[in-house]
Amino acid sequence: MSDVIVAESLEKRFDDVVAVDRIDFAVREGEIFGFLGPNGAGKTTTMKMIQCVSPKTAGTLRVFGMDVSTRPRQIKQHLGVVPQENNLDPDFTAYQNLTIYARYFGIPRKTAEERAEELLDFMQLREKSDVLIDKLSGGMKRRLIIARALVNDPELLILDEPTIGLDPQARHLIWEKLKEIQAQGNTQVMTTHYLDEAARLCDRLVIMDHGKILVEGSPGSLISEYAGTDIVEADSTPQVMACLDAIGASYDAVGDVVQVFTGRPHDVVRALMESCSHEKVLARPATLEDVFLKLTGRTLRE
Ligand SMILES: Nc1ncnc2c1ncn2[C@@H]1O[C@H](COP(=O)(O)OP(=O)(O)OP(=O)(O)O)[C@@H](O)[C@H]1O
Repeated sequence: MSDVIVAESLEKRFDDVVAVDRIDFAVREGEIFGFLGPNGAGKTTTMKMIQCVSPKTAGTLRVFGMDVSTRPRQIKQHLGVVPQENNLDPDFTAYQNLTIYARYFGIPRKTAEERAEELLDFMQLREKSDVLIDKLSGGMKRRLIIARALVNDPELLILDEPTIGLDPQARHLIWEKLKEIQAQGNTQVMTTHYLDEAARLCDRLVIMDHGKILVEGSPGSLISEYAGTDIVEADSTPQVMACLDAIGASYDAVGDVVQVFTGRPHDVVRALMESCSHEKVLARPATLEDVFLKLTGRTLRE
């Protein structure tokens, strides 16, 4: 499988602010690759450099083997972009938003009309074809923006927070569609704050913080490497800590709670229940949030 994007020591500075700090990553053909991290981590800035709309200040960045600095026009022909904000044209219908966008790519009118109809069907927006943008729900607008990004039949789709602010049902429908698009051979790069979205969609991801990449891998491998398979949480009382010390379980204190990262949650829970039965004890699967917490000592939304 070849690499669609390769970044080496990629940097973006805004005067004194180093938004992206010499990062390396490679996105493989056909995968969904995620950038996960808190606000200000540098995710959107990285996406903008890939889209050739924000010049890098150092390092190299190649998309489809082409340098973003010298061949932006050729690269853009292969991209579909789903921006974080809703930038549909409110003066036009759903259908017109697609056909007018197709003009930017020089797609002939008849082909554009056929493509618009196909995409409205695919995104389950057929009955909204003649509706103005203001009359669409948040989920419909996001689906239309994804449809618009597919107008030029791109090999690479770039999605900045594709489901931000949507309810669970609307998010699930978009996840389903993105998986279908991937199954058609498309590569996708996305940023997200949502851990469940990253875990569900991404084949591989990087976790970013302060412009740097902290770790890279599949969601499952990152969780098992950095957070174990399960986590047992209990109140951080002297009895709980004495019990954990007695069974040789290592733990981290997070606020009023201790966390034990373990592959044997039942054994830890049993020991805690036997010696401190009055304490609150909870066992749960480890998540990407735990990986971030383990790496930085902070939660993603602090
Ligand atoms: N045009 C700009 N001028 C100056 N600083 C900027 C500009 N764009 C981004 N930054 C700074 O670069 C850093 C990274 O911002 P970026 O938007 O890439 O983060 P992010 O991870 O995408 O965050 P969010 O999840 O909020 O979109 C931040 O410190 C931000 O303030």
